Amino acid sequence: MPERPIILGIVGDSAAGKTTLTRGIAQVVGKDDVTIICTDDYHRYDRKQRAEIGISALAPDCNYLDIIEQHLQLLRQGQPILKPIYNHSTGMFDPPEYIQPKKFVIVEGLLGYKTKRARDTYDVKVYLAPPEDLRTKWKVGRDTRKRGYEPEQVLEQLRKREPDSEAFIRPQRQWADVIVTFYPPQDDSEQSDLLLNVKLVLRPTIPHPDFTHILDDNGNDLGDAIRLGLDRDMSKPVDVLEIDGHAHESQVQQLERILCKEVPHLGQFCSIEGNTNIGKITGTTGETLQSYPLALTQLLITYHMLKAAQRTALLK
Ligand SMILES: Nc1ncnc2c1ncn2[C@@H]1O[C@H](COP(=O)(O)OP(=O)(O)OP(=O)(O)O)[C@@H](O)[C@H]1O
Ligand SMILES: O=C(CO)[C@H](O)[C@H](O)COP(=O)(O)O
Repeated sequence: MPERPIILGIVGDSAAGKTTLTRGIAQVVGKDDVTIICTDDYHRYDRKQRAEIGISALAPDCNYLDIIEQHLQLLRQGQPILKPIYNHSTGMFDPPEYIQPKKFVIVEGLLGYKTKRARDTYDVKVYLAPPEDLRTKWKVGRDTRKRGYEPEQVLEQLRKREPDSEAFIRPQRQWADVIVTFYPPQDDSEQSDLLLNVKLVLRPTIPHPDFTHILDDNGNDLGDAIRLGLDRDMSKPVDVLEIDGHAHESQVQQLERILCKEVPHLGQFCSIEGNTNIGKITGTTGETLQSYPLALTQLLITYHMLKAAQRTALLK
């Protein structure tokens, strides 16, 4: 393993699924090896002050982006930081905490790719882009369940924040190596919100696994639940891998084998090895199920973290 930590960025709008994905990846890699930083902790103002000033948490001026940059650089060098803590229950700041980075650092938040100095510190950059109606559903569900808001308050907040989402959050998509979009299937069944499909946009900014093995000799996909294609994203050429929620175990295992071929260490985390924790999702009524799209997304990102660790070790 390299001497310096590997830094993964996960950026997206509020309730885009950053914490869910971050925790899933930490579970795959092993919590003892992962430090998680949420950049909400770097808000410049508490909730009352933001309301008084009339600024949203999405505005760059509402966050200490310079301290985020400084802390990212320290973490990348393996140095400790004294991190502020924003408390989502009180809307105020708790005493700061001392953080010593572990082998992998996951930095998740709203504005992680806003400045070049910050962008340059990540080994892997992920952007989460669910359709806006799904994000609204997720935000209303999460903020009413866990953050003490009424549904109308959440909807009003989303409406007020939209100009900042457009100006500051969504443009950061352009800096990502991987763009993750979970989306409901067309069938509109009751299960459709849980059995989501995923679209993974793979930019050629980092070397991705060779997924062409899932194509047959004529270049067709094997089965209809997993699809690989070429496209353009923000006018740049990209590969696109789509995995449906109803993909079969054997198709998923085929993808897992592709990932493990290059990084055998990943094998222990795969569903082929009977890992039932990967891709676990808790539904709105508390039921749990295993989502193959989420599992493969977690594995692909872990693949990139392990590859980055290999490259960094070689450079030593
Ligand atoms: N892949 C997913 N599949 C199903 N539901 C999801 C998924 N990702 C997120 N959710 C739902 O959306 C809610 C919000 O997700 P999460 O807390 O991860 O977002 P976030 O981007 O970290 O938000 P914030 O920046 O506001 O803290 C979760 O509580 C969960 O109900
Ligand atoms: O978009 C958010 C990221 O989670 C929060 O809304 C932001 O952190 C502001 O917090 P609060 O809702 O407690 O005022």
